[in-house]
Amino acid sequence: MPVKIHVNSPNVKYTDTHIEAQYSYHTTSVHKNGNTVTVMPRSTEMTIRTEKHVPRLGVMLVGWGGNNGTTVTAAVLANKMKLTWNTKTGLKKANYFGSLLQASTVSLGLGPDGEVNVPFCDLLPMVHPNDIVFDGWDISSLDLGRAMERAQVLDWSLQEQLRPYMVVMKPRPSIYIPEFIAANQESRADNILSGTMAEQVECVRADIRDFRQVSGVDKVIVVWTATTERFCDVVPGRNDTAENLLAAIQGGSEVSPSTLFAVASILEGCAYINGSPQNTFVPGAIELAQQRGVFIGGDDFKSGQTKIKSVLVDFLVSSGIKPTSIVSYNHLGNNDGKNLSAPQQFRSKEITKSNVVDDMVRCNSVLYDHGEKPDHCVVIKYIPYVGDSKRAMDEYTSEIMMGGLNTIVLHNTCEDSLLASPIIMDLAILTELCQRVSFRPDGEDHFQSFHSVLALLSFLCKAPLVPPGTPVINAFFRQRASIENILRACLGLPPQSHMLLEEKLHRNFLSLQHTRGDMATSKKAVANVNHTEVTNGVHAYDYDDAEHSK
Ligand SMILES: NC(=O)c1ccc[n+]([C@@H]2O[C@H](COP(=O)([O-])OP(=O)(O)OC[C@H]3O[C@@H](n4cnc5c(N)ncnc54)[C@H](O)[C@@H]3O)[C@@H](O)[C@H]2O)c1
Ligand SMILES: O=P([O-])([O-])O[C@@H]1[C@@H](O)[C@H](O)[C@@H](O)[C@H](O)[C@@H]1O
Repeated sequence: MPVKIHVNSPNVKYTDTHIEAQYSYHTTSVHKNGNTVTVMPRSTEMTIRTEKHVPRLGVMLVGWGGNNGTTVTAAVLANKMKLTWNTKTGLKKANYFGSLLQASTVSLGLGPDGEVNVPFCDLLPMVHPNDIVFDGWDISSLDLGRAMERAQVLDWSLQEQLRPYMVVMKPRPSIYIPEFIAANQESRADNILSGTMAEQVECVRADIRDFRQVSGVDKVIVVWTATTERFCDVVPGRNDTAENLLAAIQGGSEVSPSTLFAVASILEGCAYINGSPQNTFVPGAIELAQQRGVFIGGDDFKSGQTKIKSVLVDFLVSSGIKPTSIVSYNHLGNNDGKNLSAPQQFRSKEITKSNVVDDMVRCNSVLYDHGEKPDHCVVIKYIPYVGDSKRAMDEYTSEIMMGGLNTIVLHNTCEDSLLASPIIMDLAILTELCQRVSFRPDGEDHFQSFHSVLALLSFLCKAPLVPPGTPVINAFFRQRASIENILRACLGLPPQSHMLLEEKLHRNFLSLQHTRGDMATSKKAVANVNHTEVTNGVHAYDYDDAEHSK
């Protein structure tokens, strides 16, 4: 049962169409002069507006017939139908474990009975995954029922229940350029578009319009979960600007399928997310997205070994322990692993799996000299027998005090596609939410949206795509806190600081007021703190019929 949250504050207004928050954005600007650092607190007053209407969302997957595509489609169907199935370890029921939005919670603050935590997805009106309508493309013609069987991810007894619904889902023919993926993928390619590059882009655009029209969805978001491509060269005059990229497509120059899909999506006004490691977003694609005001995001779903790395290295470095050697090995036997057995495709993945520690290392000049990094090695092997059940083995060696060494060894076995599927959902749902949020700093006449390069998606990607010239943050909890605090800001709530000062002083200046139930006094004592009224743990308000605060 979703929790209905109502923020009782003079700074938050609920209209029929929007949640409108007057927000004080506090940050600091820092200036270094030799060994002296000057820090200036800064505060920007702004209005943050969130459209309340949740649209019917269509998600078109490139690579729909793959392990991830079939699994995320199956998972949503299973949840929607509340399916259960028998296994040797007992009855299982559909869930969304692994989804930040559906299966993790955030703290709203302290109430009379202690801390109140709510599901992330209840913070703001957002699409429920059960309501997502899927479609997509694949170079393999297999229907989703047979593709799910080929993927060998889900229990057979569940597949049997889902098959009637999935065999009617048929991937649309796709753009196939063999040079970009491993030669071992050719045997799958029996469902490909013909014609010039420009004609194929037009076919993809027509597919998007057709899906929107036939399905009746209000919005379409396109997600690339197709095979990892090799990197492509950024060539001045070809893909360095939007104009040159569009001309290159007309002229049939080298443009990767993933970039062609990006261009088609952007031209149709659809957000485009790259779940693979290749450099889909060449400068021309980024410029085109900015020109058209369309969100793009990526790269490479952050699902397992790299996600753990972004936590473990953050823990080590933040604890003053110095990682000096990181070795990440994994083997798997699915088609992704088969494609990654080719050197150029592996290189794409090696890059995104290796850069994840850079920001954390760079932040600590006590442990690391300028430019110093831990040894870092990534190995991926293709072992067909294990299928989608990826085996990851990691060794982290770190220096501790007085010449000591600390070595952490991890072994992780999991179905890779069951880690990636909730990431795909979260990426689409968070992107759709961001399309409904706008900001107007005081003094500006017009509201503005997020930058077209949706850096907020960093938490879900190995190699976060960020607006040109802005920092890449990989540290897990910083990324997560960024999402949480921006969604809190949309509700006019201050960032979650975890200070709990009211719990750390001799006299608790807040809870005393709560105990006496004297909201008026507590308002005087803690002016401008927003109050969320909680009745028996369930909030008494609906977004729609909430009383309009003054
Ligand atoms: N845990 C994970 O599974 C995980 C994590 C991070 C990234 N990824 C990335 O996600 C992608 C998909 O992973 P997967 O396990 O589903 O792989 P997969 O090989 O099972 O699925 C990819 C699908 O894309 C199709 N395809 C290839 N080229 C295409 C094209 N040009 N147009 C349309 N379809 C095309 C293939 O036929 C295949 O069905 C890979 O790039 C992988 O590296 C996966
Ligand atoms: O997300 P993560 O576990 O670090 O990385 C994974 C790799 O270890 C795996 O070999 C590959 O097949 C997946 O696509 C994914 O990229």
